[in-house]
Amino acid sequence: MDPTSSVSGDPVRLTWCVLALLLTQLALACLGVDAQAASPRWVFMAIQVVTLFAVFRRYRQEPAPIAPIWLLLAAAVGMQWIWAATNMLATLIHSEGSFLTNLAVVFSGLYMIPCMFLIARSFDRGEPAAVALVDLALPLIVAALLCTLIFSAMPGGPAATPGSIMLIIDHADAIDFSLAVMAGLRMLGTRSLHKRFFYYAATVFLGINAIAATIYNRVELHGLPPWTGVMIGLAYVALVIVLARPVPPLLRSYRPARRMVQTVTSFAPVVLSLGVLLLAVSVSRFNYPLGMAAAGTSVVLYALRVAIIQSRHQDLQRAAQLSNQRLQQQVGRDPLTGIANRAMLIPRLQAVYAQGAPYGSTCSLLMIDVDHFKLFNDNQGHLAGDVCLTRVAHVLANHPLPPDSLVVRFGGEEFAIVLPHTPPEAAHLVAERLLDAVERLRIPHTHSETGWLTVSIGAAAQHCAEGDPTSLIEAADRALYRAKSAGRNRCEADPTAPSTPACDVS
Ligand SMILES: Nc1nc2c(ncn2[C@@H]2O[C@H](COP(=O)(O)OP(=O)(O)OP(=O)(O)O)[C@@H](O)[C@H]2O)c(=O)[nH]1
Repeated sequence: MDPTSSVSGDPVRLTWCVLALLLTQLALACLGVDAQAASPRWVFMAIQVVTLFAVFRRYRQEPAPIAPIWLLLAAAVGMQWIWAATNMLATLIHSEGSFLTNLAVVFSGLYMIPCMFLIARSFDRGEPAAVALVDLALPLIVAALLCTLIFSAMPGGPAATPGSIMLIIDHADAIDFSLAVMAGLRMLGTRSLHKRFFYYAATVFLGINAIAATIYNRVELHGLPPWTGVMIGLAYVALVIVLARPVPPLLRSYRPARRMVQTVTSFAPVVLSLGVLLLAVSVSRFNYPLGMAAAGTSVVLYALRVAIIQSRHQDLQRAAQLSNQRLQQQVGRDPLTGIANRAMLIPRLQAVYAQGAPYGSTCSLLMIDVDHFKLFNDNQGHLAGDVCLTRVAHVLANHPLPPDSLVVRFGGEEFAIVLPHTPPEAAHLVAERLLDAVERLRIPHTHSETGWLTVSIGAAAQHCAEGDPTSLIEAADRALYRAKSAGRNRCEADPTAPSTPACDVS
């Protein structure tokens, strides 16, 4: 579903439902019904169920890669519902201060696990699974530390003093506000509109929840007045309303810079590790070994996360370098024969001229053309023609040539060979051997005078100091034309070359 689309039907009905429940709570508060009595608690639990339903509904409508993060929000609401239900059970069976109440306290801390997880994770495809495990371990440590703190402050615990209870409430509030702020930052640092909408909903929920919890926790110390029942339902009502409404235009038009996205995504796990560290220091006041163990673990986990991501980065960098190299090789390669293509010819000639000029050296160029190749194709088919060109290319490329020579497929059935530091006489000898090598391939060709496939070669040479690649190619091309006209299967040299020996081998 497009989060920007207007909303009707179910979500609107859910909004009316949750508002009606909130009004019921308000009415109960006006009637002076204690917030800890069963009726306001039933209504609160009903609000939570409607909220769960609305979040699940969104989960089912979101596209596959985004949908699972809604489950984390559903898990947070679900944990809160279990907390409320456990409290309710304790009220119904009159066992306040017992195991059930303690269990409720545990659930009130556990809701932070999915919240922290959804804030710390980048949810990028391709992120290593080990990073997800580390990101899950940190919220688990936070929950364990918080529960330890809460149990320490319970009657009979090592920290059951009013000062310690306030300290624990301060910690819980700090965590709640950090979650809301981090959700807000994730919203500002997310490019995907679907994810941005998710973090917007999470910010509204966690923000109002943090404010309500701060007031609730402090008021609870003096007994809960009826209006607190209305207050703790507000975050849920707000979440249902957010889900029922289209995305605010500002959120839709906002698009964070890439740097902002990177900063927020890499900043979130740092905050989480720092949170664990601070909480561990607090716990160490009541339980030194546990606090120190948690602090050490958080540092190790963070280091592990950095190490995993760094090694992944190096892998990606290596892969990118390799594919870049491969791409560069492919750009200069002829796909049929695998030898260099025409684009490599002029740059190589320029390089040879630049290197050879100070030494007064000569560069030769051979232009090679397969004889009567059209007739070959017509007789034996285009595929056989491809195989033939590949074999000729192979022979040329594997023939012993002067160092730094380059064999290129010039186009069609035409090849060129750059022979650096090679005077025309030496180029002529090379050409002779190549004529012979191609004929020795013994590729049958009915229209050839010898009965085998042959090539014609035009040779040209230039002093590197006066070299001009284009004119060298043109000169070799003219020589090739003369070799063709003279009967094929021969080498003709450019007469304007520094030295022009006759080189007919036919
Ligand atoms: N199989 C195959 N044929 C090709 C390829 N590129 C060009 N050709 C063919 O090469 C032939 C070249 O024909 P022409 O330019 O007339 O030259 P030719 O028949 O060799 O005649 P001469 O050069 O005068 O000996 C054409 O039929 C092209 O279709 C290729 O990649 N594969």
